[in-house]
Amino acid sequence: MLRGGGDVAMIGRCEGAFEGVYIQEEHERREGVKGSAMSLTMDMSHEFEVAVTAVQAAKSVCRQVQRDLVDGHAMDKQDKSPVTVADYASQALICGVMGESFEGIAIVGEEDAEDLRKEENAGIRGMVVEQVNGMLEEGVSEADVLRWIDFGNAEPSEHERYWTLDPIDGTKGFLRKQQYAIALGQIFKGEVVMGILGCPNMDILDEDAAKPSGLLITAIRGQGACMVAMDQQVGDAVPLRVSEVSELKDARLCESVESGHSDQSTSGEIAKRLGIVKEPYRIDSQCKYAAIARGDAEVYLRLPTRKDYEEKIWDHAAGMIAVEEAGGVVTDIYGKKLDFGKGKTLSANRGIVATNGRFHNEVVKVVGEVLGL
Ligand SMILES: Nc1ncnc2c1ncn2[C@@H]1O[C@H](COP(=O)(O)O)[C@@H](O)[C@H]1OP(=O)(O)O
Ligand SMILES: [Mg+2]
Ligand SMILES: [Mg+2]
Ligand SMILES: [Mg+2]
Repeated sequence: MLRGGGDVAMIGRCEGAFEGVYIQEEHERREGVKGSAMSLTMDMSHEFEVAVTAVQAAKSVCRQVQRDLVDGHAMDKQDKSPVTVADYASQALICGVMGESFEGIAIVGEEDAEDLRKEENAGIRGMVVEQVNGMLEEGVSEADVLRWIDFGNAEPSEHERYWTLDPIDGTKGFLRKQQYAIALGQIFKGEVVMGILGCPNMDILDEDAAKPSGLLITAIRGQGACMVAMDQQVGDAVPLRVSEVSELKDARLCESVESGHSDQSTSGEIAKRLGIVKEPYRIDSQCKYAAIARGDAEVYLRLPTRKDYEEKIWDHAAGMIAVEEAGGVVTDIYGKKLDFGKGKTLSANRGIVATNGRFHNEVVKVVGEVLGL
């Protein structure tokens, strides 16, 4: 159904790295059960490939909207956070492609079409429909596009297995014409088992490239992670590994650009106590997890700025599995594993600490001391 789609799917797989895309229950994985008719192991190869294709299509729309960005492309949601034509179009495309391709599939996405249906938002609505249609072989109606967006409103408690989608993570970065991510993670029985993380403005080779290749990360639980340029012309997929830096004096800290999303003055104090001397790497969205997963930085801190904020599953699923499968460790600020079995938010956790795994406990300890936990 996607224009020119189909042949891009395989780029999400490192040659020889995955034996096929299988998901299984945690105990089966630990016991080394291989896919067989007797086990609960499920072959996800086709779903995975379609998901990669859908993320690639969403990337094309996001790139175009970000390049031509004007005031009329964005509005504020009821919680005052921004949303753009591209957030909606990206969710519509990914949910539309996945929903039309697989029966019984469920998606828990960030956006819904309620505001978009309002009379005062007819302008943005029209642009969303136009962007979505630009990617499709056959045109779809406004009603279809709105229905696709709302297809991403599944309830986690009603599904054993579902995808969680952030159609644009880091909308504030997107609006600054900086970094953002398209994040799609799969949750099975409360565990993240698969992740697809597109970072259209990162470059696979050169951090400051004028025309970045984009970075696409895929991760399968127990089978590793790999990365490839989102522009398919640039090289093959390669395995993803965290950095080998083993002393904090050589480490780089990664955190939000937005001080409202993570407490930067406290992270500065923590970095000092840990002996981290490099300037912090500030980057929007789950691109921070990408930075840890591919070794651009070693410590990602997300320190709560408000007592009542609960992290959303779509802000972490794909990024977390990328880091873990690249050899790193992800916990909350207490050193607790992230619990994706609690619905739309990580209500059993607070904040995030992600590292390359070499000094995770030490970082958690100092975070606790400085925050007085
Ligand atoms: N007070 C907050 N603390 C932590 N994260 C937040 C807060 N407010 C918004 N966010 C979320 O942070 C994400 C991007 O963070 P960053 O780029 O800084 O890492 C967004 O998905 C945004 O959610 P939302 O999309 O609901 O606005
Ligand atoms: Mg987000
Ligand atoms: Mg978002
Ligand atoms: Mg948002």
